[in-house]
Amino acid sequence: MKFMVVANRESMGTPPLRSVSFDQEQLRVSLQEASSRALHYQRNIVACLVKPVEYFQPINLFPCLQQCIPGDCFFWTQPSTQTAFIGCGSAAQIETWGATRFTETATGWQTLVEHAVISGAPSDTQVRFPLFYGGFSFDVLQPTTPLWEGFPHGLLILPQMLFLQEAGQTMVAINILVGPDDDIELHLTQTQALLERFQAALDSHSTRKSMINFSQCMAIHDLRPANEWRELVGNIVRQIQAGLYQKVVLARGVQVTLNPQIQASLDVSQILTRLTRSNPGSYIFAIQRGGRCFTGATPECLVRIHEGQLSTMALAGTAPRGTNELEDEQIGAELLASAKNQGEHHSVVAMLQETLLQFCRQVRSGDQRQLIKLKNVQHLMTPIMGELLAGYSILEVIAHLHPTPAVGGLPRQTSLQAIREQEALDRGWYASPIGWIDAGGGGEFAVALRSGLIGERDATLFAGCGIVAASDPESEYVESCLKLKVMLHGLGWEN
Ligand SMILES: C=C(O[C@H]1C=CC=C(C(=O)O)[C@@H]1O)C(=O)O
Repeated sequence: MKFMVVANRESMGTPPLRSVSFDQEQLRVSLQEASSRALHYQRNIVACLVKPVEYFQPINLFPCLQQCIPGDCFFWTQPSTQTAFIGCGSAAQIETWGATRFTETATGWQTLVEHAVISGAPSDTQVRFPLFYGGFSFDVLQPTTPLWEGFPHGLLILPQMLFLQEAGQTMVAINILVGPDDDIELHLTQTQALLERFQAALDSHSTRKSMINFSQCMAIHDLRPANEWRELVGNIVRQIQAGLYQKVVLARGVQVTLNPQIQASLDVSQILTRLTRSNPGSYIFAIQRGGRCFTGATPECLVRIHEGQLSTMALAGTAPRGTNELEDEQIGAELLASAKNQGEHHSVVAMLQETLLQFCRQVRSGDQRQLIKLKNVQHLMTPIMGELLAGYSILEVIAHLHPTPAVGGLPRQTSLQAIREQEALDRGWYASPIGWIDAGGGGEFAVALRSGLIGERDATLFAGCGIVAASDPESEYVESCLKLKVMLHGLGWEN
């Protein structure tokens, strides 16, 4: 996959974002137009006002939005491409449950973008407003537990305020949902109040908060004892050898709790800062739903659609990083040559290629012998791309791709059944699509790996491994520990 390199604007001396204001008259005109469309169609209409803004550091902006609308924020960056979407509040949200979640989400999204009143968007911008963000759960047939309260099977949010960095442009969008009988002056006052709250947050924000090292004050325990998890891997290996399935991705969870004598609580902004520093090639994401925030640093793109071009990646097959360059290269070469890992990887490549044929012209794969090198692990990676056929949005593609054999297994249904019956873990949104979609149906969703659900004083972290006939339970356990390190480090654990 090709990444665009954009010069770092801060290092070029561009002044950072200090204030955001919208022209009241322009806002009133947009609201009036939305109101007359709402009357005409007898339904709610989105008014979206866009404005270019000064360069901002995503990580500095997020705490301001958290302060502005607590409990309802989103953060998404891919530092290597200088892409960022940071938003707060919900002008509208599409919450779905059950097997029809993707189609219902697509219908809700389509209805909201239809007849929307857009003003102020730069003519050369590559995204189409309004923009939504959200995610989906791993498995609609898995019973949900209180842990994932606030995270439905499908959720797409039209934020009240969204800052974005894309293709070298920095913008802010304000979204307002206008009903047929709404009072325009009330919308104006509320929008003004939101902007004032944001300005106050921006003025009081300090970038000099010191990072807390939590290593000595965190208790970490396995949700399922390590021995039991290794036994489970052994059982699955035997079931695979007996021909029940080809591959099953098994996950484990750990609970991290701050010791009672510690006064401080977990701070998502600090977690995101650490994740961004340590995982510049990954997608760093957070979605705050009330008191809990689902956060992570995932290397895996599920799908990106940009100007009709679709790209995805097969990511499966893992080895540790070496302690020096030579050892690292040797481990990488062994990974590339490993029949076990190649088998695990090829099942993902084949499934992605086959699925994309339904949506794309000219499905092509890049070099199959690529390694992605991350902080603690290296993976086999194959980029896959195609030209999206007309009439499809990213939501239809996700509906068919998720779960890929990199997070579910093969065959899909029997491996999912094995996970449901044997894993004994509420995966919630772990290993599921998370990302954004624009009004044209383009956007980007990642697979929410290397992630965890962060509360005020505790966190539940997740990691999984692809199990095949040749898997060794101890090696898989060690691999899962390396994957968990991403979030443990994000939490401030420095061991
Ligand atoms: C399921 C996870 O990783 C997947 C992605 C890359 C490599 C994987 C592996 O080698 O097992 C997994 O398929 C996880 O990180 O929780």
